[in-house]
Amino acid sequence: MARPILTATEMRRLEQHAFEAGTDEYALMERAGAALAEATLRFAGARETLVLVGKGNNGGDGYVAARLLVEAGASVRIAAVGEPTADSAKLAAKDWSRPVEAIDENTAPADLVLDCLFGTGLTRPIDEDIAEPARRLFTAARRVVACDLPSGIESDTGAILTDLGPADLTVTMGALKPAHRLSPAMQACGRVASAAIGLETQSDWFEIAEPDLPALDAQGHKFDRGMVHCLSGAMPGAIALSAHAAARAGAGYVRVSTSRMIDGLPSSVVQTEDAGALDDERIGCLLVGPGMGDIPPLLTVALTKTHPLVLDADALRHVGEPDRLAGHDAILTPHEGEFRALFGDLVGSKADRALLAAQQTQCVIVYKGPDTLVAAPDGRLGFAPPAPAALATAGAGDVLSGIIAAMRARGMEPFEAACAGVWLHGRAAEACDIPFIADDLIAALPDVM
Ligand SMILES: NC(=O)C1=CN([C@@H]2O[C@H](COP(=O)(O)OP(=O)(O)OC[C@H]3O[C@@H](n4cnc5c(N)ncnc54)[C@H](OP(=O)(O)O)[C@@H]3O)[C@@H](O)[C@H]2O)[C@@H](O)CC1
Ligand SMILES: Nc1ncnc2c1ncn2[C@@H]1O[C@H](COP(=O)(O)OP(=O)(O)O)[C@@H](O)[C@H]1O
Ligand SMILES: [K+]
Repeated sequence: MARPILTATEMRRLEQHAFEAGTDEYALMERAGAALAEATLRFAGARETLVLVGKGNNGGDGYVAARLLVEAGASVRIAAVGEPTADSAKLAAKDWSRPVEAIDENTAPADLVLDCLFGTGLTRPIDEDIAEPARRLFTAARRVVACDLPSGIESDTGAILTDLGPADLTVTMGALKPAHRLSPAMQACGRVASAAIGLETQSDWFEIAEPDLPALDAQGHKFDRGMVHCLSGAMPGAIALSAHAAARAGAGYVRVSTSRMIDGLPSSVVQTEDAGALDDERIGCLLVGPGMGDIPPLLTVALTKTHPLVLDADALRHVGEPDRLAGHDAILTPHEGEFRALFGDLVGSKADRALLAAQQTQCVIVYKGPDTLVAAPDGRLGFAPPAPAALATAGAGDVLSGIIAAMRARGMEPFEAACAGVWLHGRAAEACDIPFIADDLIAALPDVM
């Protein structure tokens, strides 16, 4: 099941709906605090704990969790930014009968810090009179567990407004937030555990989950299983990686247009000099860009065809105006540099920019990076689950575009094909020993499909 991802505004709207439908405000916080305590106990056991609480509902969750951790046998202290201001948090604080310390240079460290300073309500950097002691307490702790988000992180953008240090575990309330899956915040979250707190979460934004791949037709032939056609350019090694990956990702027939034999390709990948091959109606996906180099006519030729397209790498740098893609059934797979070359400096978070680019081109955009996003023109947005940083290796992108081309040729619709490709690529990386090279990803594909 794909986990939904909600903005801070959507979370508040959802919470409001629940209240209007009769959910008691404090009951919701009780559920959040209980989920936080339970996840903390499972992660770190009942140990010496310092709960840092802010004035809002994130702090409220902390008061509830602190009480339940005491009941579970942990030795717990609370240090607070100040008196709670949110209504439910005031009730939660009332239920805490022990002393509350201040957060300052005298606050004693503890084995486990429960970070309940700020969650989705953070709107600006944290003042240094709180940030400085909090940083010291994070560093001194053996484990840091964050409530909803590590404090200092902007929920919608994944920006780190104030760096307090990373959490080992983040317990997210109700739904994932964009920051759990956007850099640089995602790297500060540690493990992310979802706590269901009884809110009905649905969204067009979600974490990409294991795909349902098209079933094999027992009576089918190779062309039923998808034909990928690749255009070779100045550096054939790159398209060789894509073509090989497409074949391993289950395309029934993979062909490369090339004017000279490419070494190292499996013999099963057909190499052809025949320009007419591009008009083959059986082509399920045409892939151009990896290793294309400075040969713009390759893109021009691709854009004269009506086949579904995957445009990657150099092809993206030669598009020029995004309007040129209008009317094409295309998946674009830019990394940050290619994205900026094609779309300029769009404003907003990476999520906003990905969706703007998809709307502008009416194409599916795979906006790569440590936090890969898949955006559809209709507003769907898939966030990749974390993948090994070792993926930042030459040719890994070529492998990805090949896998996506195979999924498209196998009949998946563009957004689903792109999400499936991103998921398989990440899992293939996880299946490899580190350090790996792009070729190893291809070899690992059968293990994850
Ligand atoms: N919504 C839901 O469905 C559920 C939410 N739940 C929990 O509530 C959390 C959100 O709570 P929240 O809205 O009260 O905000 P929170 O993060 O505690 O911040 C508190 C206040 O701090 C202020 N402030 C902001 N930045 C600041 C700064 N740098 N330095 C100083 N002050 C700053 C700002 O007020 P301001 O000063 O801007 O008026 C803000 O309102 C959420 O993360 C989750 O844990 C769950 O319990 C149940 C389901
Ligand atoms: N730090 C990182 N953590 C996880 N994945 C990464 C990281 N950096 C890059 N990637 C992934 O590795 C691949 C690199 O693709 P790309 O930049 O096109 O490289 P190349 O052109 O060498 O093939 C993309 O799928 C990207 O999402
Ligand atoms: K927090």
